[in-house]
Amino acid sequence: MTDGSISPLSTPVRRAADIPPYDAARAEAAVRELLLAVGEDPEREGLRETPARVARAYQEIFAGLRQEPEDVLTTTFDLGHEEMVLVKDIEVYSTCEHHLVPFHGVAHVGYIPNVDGRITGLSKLARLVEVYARRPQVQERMTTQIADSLVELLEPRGVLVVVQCEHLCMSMRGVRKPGSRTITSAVRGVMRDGATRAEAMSLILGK
Ligand SMILES: Nc1nc2c(ncn2[C@@H]2O[C@H](COP(=O)(O)OP(=O)(O)OP(=O)(O)O)[C@@H](O)[C@H]2O)c(=O)[nH]1
Ligand SMILES: [Zn+2]
Repeated sequence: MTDGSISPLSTPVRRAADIPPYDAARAEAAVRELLLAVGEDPEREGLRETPARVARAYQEIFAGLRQEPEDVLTTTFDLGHEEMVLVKDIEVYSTCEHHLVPFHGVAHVGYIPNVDGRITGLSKLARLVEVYARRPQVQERMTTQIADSLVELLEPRGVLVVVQCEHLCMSMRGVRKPGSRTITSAVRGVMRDGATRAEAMSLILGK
C-alpha cells in the first residue's frame, strides 16, 4: 500500500496537439523489460510476438490521448428538438491510471438542447465517451470530462452523465471485491432541477 492518495482531478490534461506521436518501439522495449522483470522469458515461443502485440494494443487502448472532443462531436444540426435526449448503456472500457488494468461498464449520457434545438448525432455521444475512455483514467475525471465537453460544444440547457463501472484493480487484485460497481455522475444546468433530474434518472434506471 502507498499512502492511498489518488490522482487529483485537477491534473492538467494535455492537449492532443502537445502529445508526441505514439512510440511503438519504446512501448515494445518496455513490455519486453516487464516480462523479464516478472521472471518470464520473452524469447519463448508464446511470448516472442507479445511485446509488439502489446505495443499495438496500447496504441488502440490509449488512442484517446491524441483526440479532442471536437474531433468527434462535430455534427450539430438544428432539428428544433428542445426536449431531453438520452443515450444509455454505452459500453465503456477504460484503463485505471493507478494500476493500468481495465475498468469497464456503461455510461449514460443525456442532455437538453438549447433553445435553438442544436443537437448532435447520437453516435457522437458514444464517440465522445470513447475519446475520454481511451486514456489512462480515473472514473470521476472521465465523467466530468464528458459532461464538460458537451456543455462546451453543444451549449445545451442541461447535461447528465452517469457512469457505472467495475474496476478490475478491485476485483482481480488488492481488495479483491469482484462485482462491486462504482457509480459517478456529473450534472450541469437545468438537469440539476429535481423533476428534470428525476426524469433522466428514471429513464436510466428503467428497463
Ligand atoms: N477515486 C478513484 N479511485 C480509483 C479509481 N481507480 C482506482 N482507484 C483507487 O486508487 C487507489 C490507489 O491506492 P494506493 O493505496 O495508492 O494503491 P494500492 O496500494 O494498489 O491500493 P489497493 O488497490 O487498495 O491495493 C485504490 O484505492 C484504488 O481503488 C478511480 O477511477 N477513481
Ligand atoms: Zn486501479
